[in-house]
Amino acid sequence: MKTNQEKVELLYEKAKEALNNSYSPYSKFKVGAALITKSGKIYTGTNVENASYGLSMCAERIAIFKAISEGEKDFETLVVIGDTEKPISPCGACRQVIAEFGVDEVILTNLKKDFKVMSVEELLPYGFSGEELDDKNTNNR
Ligand SMILES: O=c1ccn([C@H]2C[C@H](O)[C@@H](CO)O2)c(=O)[nH]1
Ligand SMILES: [Zn+2]
Repeated sequence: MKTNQEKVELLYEKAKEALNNSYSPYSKFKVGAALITKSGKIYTGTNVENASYGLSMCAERIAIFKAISEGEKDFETLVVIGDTEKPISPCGACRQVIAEFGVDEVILTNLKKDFKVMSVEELLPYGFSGEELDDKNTNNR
């Protein structure tokens, strides 16, 4: 059984490996993410850009979409790393996607190993959720 610190260190290394795979020739801004499920599986993501800039996809959403595609939906910890002065700050779109599935903690970091641990509620206060939709449609999820 891993200690919490060992788990975070492993996720940090996986997220950094993903950052090194970043396809970001336009922004030159590399991001990596590593998501661990409650069952202990790890899914990584990096940002993938496109010549048509708006088609680019963030590291966080790729990690989450990979996990969902593999049938996982119970998430424990998401680590996000950027080559940033302070721990990276996920974009609004990623915050919304993170909130959709939930995760116990989001750990934001950088190559210098500054850490900021946040809850989904702290990342996206008063966010929009599917509960609002349930009022209009009883069988939409
Ligand atoms: O948390 C973040 C912030 C930005 N990006 C990507 C999107 C784009 O490729 C580049 C610059 O915005 O960084 C991420 O992947 N995650
Ligand atoms: Zn994003």
